[in-house]
This record gives sequence, C-alpha cells and structure tokens, in this order.
Amino acid sequence: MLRLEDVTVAYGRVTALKGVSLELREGELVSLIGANGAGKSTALKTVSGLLRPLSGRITWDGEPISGLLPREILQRGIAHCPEGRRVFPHLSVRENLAMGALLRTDSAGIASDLEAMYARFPRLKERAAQAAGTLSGGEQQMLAIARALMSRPRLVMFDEPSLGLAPNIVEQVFSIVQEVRREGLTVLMVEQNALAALSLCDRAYLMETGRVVRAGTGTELLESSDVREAYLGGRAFAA
Ligand SMILES: Nc1ncnc2c1ncn2[C@@H]1O[C@H](COP(=O)(O)OP(=O)(O)OP(=O)(O)O)[C@@H](O)[C@H]1O
Repeated sequence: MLRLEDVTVAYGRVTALKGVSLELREGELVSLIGANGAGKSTALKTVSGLLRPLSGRITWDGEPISGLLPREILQRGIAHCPEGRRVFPHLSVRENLAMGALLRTDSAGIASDLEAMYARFPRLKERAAQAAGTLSGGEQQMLAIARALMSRPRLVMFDEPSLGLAPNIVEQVFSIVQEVRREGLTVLMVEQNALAALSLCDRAYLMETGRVVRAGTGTELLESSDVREAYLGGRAFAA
C-alpha cells in the first residue's frame, strides 16, 4: 500500500534519513521505534509531504507520491497526527474537527463523521465550543486523533501519541489506535514507548541514526536481545 524505497532526507547539512526503505500493507499496524533523533518523525513528515526527499521513491498504491503537496497527500487518504498534538489552540474543538475535514466536500458525510467522533470521544462533545488550547493534554491528544480521522483516511500516521500523558490516558490512546486499526484503517505509529508499540503492532521497524536497522514482527523485535537491551531496559518480555 505504502512503500518507501531508499529515501534520503536532509535538513540542510543534517541528513536525517539515509536510504530508508519500508512498507505497509493494507490493514496493518506498523510501529516505528528508535532513540531520539533516529529519524522517525522525519519519516512521517516525508510521507505526508511536509519534507521532500533528496532521493528515493515513495509510492502509494503503486503511484509515486514524493513531491506532492501535503494537501494532495491528504486527499489520497494519508492523515498525519503530529507529535505534540498541534491542535489549533484558539479554535474551538468543533472548529478543529472541521479543519480535519477541510478537503472533503460531502457535507452529509462530514456531519455524520462529526457525530461519530463525538460518540467515540464524549469529552470532545462536552467541550465542543471550548478553545482547544484550554483542553488537558489527554483531551488534546484525543482531539488530534479525531481531527486526523475526520479526513476519512485509509492510512493514519500517529507520531508519539502517548507522549507526556498520564498512564491511564496512555492506555486509552493505545486502545483507540487498536480500535482504529480494527475498523480497517492502516496505521503507522511512531512511539518512544517501545514495549507498547511492539506489543500492539503487526510489524515494526527499528531505526538508528537515520537508518532502518531491524525489521520484523512485533514479537520478533520484542524477543531480540539488542532491542530489549536498548529500548526495554533489558527486561525480558512476558507474553
Ligand atoms: N527542523 C530541523 N532542522 C534541522 N535538523 C532537524 C530538524 N528536525 C529534525 N532534525 C534532525 O534530524 C534528525 C532526526 O530527527 P527526528 O525528529 O526525525 O527524530 P525522531 O526519531 O523522531 O526523534 P524524537 O523521538 O526525538 O522525535 C535529528 O538529528 C534531528 O536533530
């Protein structure tokens, strides 16, 4: 469905992705893990058109998409739920959700999706008229997820959805990620919480300094001694 082949991306003289190749099949939940600065967020930003690769190819259903504008990528069904939520703080919850549907023209569909989001996230319904910047961190994360889903994507990319949230909220966020996937969406998730990311996913890629250094099923990576040492504090994984 999505394929990156030998993708290189630089910020000026800093090369953040050095020939990254990875793929997602329809309906999969794929995690991207690795230390700070490994290039995980850069990979997502490149897929969503915020950054342009210096070289390499990105294809979506076999069609090249590198070089397209972010809105063109969104129109093709790829939504990005960015790190740090990035809700529009001065807009209301409802307006933030509407922004997610900005490129859609099916007003009846938008209205019914809005109701579906309110049913899934009752807290957002209660706070529909409230400025998004006044929501708690957990509520803002729910809003960022709902906003991404309002575009009716086929692929949704979550960048560090659990970052800075209380443990009970983290659990909720991960259960939403799983729910979204069960509903048939394909998910690409960047996570610092490697244990959770590997436990939830079908497959995962481990990145180090701009390269993919390991790929496999979540279980394979959980069981690999170097992943355990580096990311799980050496703890054995009890299934
Ligand atoms: N706007 C930028 N300008 C210059 N260098 C950048 C910029 N954004 C990221 N980088 C560099 O690119 C590299 C990869 O960063 P990236 O944010 O993709 O890593 P990451 O794996 O997502 O890490 P984190 O978990 O800390 O977000 C890092 O060395 C980082 O310093």
